[in-house]
Amino acid sequence: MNDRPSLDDIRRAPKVLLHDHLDGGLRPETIVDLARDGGYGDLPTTDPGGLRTWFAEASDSGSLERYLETFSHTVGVMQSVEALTRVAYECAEDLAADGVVYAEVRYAPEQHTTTGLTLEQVIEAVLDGFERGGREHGIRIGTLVTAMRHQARSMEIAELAVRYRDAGVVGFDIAGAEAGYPPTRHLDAFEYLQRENAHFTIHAGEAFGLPSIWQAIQWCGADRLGHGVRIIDDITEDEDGVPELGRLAAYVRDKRIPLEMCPTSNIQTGAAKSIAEHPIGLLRRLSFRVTVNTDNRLMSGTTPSREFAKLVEAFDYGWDDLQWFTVNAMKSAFIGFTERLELINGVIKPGFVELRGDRA
Ligand SMILES: O=c1[nH]cnc2c1ncn2[C@H]1C[C@H](O)[C@@H](CO)O1
Ligand SMILES: [Zn+2]
Repeated sequence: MNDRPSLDDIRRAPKVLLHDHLDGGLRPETIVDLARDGGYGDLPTTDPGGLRTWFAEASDSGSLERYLETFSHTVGVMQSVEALTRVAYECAEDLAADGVVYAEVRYAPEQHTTTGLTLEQVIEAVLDGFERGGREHGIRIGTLVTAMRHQARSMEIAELAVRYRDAGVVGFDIAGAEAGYPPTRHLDAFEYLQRENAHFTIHAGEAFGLPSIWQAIQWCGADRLGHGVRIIDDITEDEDGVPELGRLAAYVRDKRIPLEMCPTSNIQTGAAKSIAEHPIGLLRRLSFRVTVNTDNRLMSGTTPSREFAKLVEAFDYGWDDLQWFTVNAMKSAFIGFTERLELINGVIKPGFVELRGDRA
């Protein structure tokens, strides 16, 4: 009875999101409002519909560097406590409306201080929005604080991740252009976090290949990989077409290191050619700890449900697959074991049972 889940069905399924950027998920209407209120005059258009199209098209360049340039406009309007709280609140509302029950949402506090906010004010404003949005719309959101890999503030941001760990910050990340900025550039921050028993993920294996993944895991001790798609470069086929894992790929699979895959984003930045050719198909067949994510809902014109729907179409996935991805994500979250288990057994599994019952 594994009939093909439709987009509507998928929206009703309980979902878990581990890789979503706060500054990549604004509503176009909100960008226009905030630009007007904050005196930001550089938007390419002030028509919300036109802005939605502009972001989708400008992000479709095939280059991560060009993709990242579009963030100047979202970051540009997120420079006050009110703006940050509103964006975080709406993020919670939008994810809950799409059926997400648990999300980890990330952003780089250091990018939101251009008009004088302190890093603490930025973090507290976002936590405030997530807390209220989460409470009112029935979704649990954990924050990941990101340091930009081309900057030199990772230690400072890592210290804040630890300071705010009991207030809703559940982990740390580095993001930004990957080529030329290896993870080991921030080794001191990662070593500090490990000593503090804190969690972190690293964007690796997106615009740069295996050396980046290897450093992220074996030098820096990443708990998860942001994207990690290029792990495919360490998998070959023998003469009978049977996949053979190199040592790094085998390590990632054996240690159950979660891969935060973001199919649509990968096509826009050139990390994958198409959904049908996306490495997620093979990695799922080989039972890597794969999870499905949005990266930037605005830039990619996507939602968690749409990412799943595209995979259903490309790989003929059924409910078993969608539940498997979802449980994988929940197991890989940075909140404590008991809470993860409660969400798996109390929310995710019953939610899928109910959906399948409705369709039987
Ligand atoms: O997919 C990505 N790779 C690397 N960096 C990214 C990606 N998506 C967003 N970012 C950057 C741009 C944002 O301003 C920053 C913090 O969310 O993270
Ligand atoms: Zn990302």
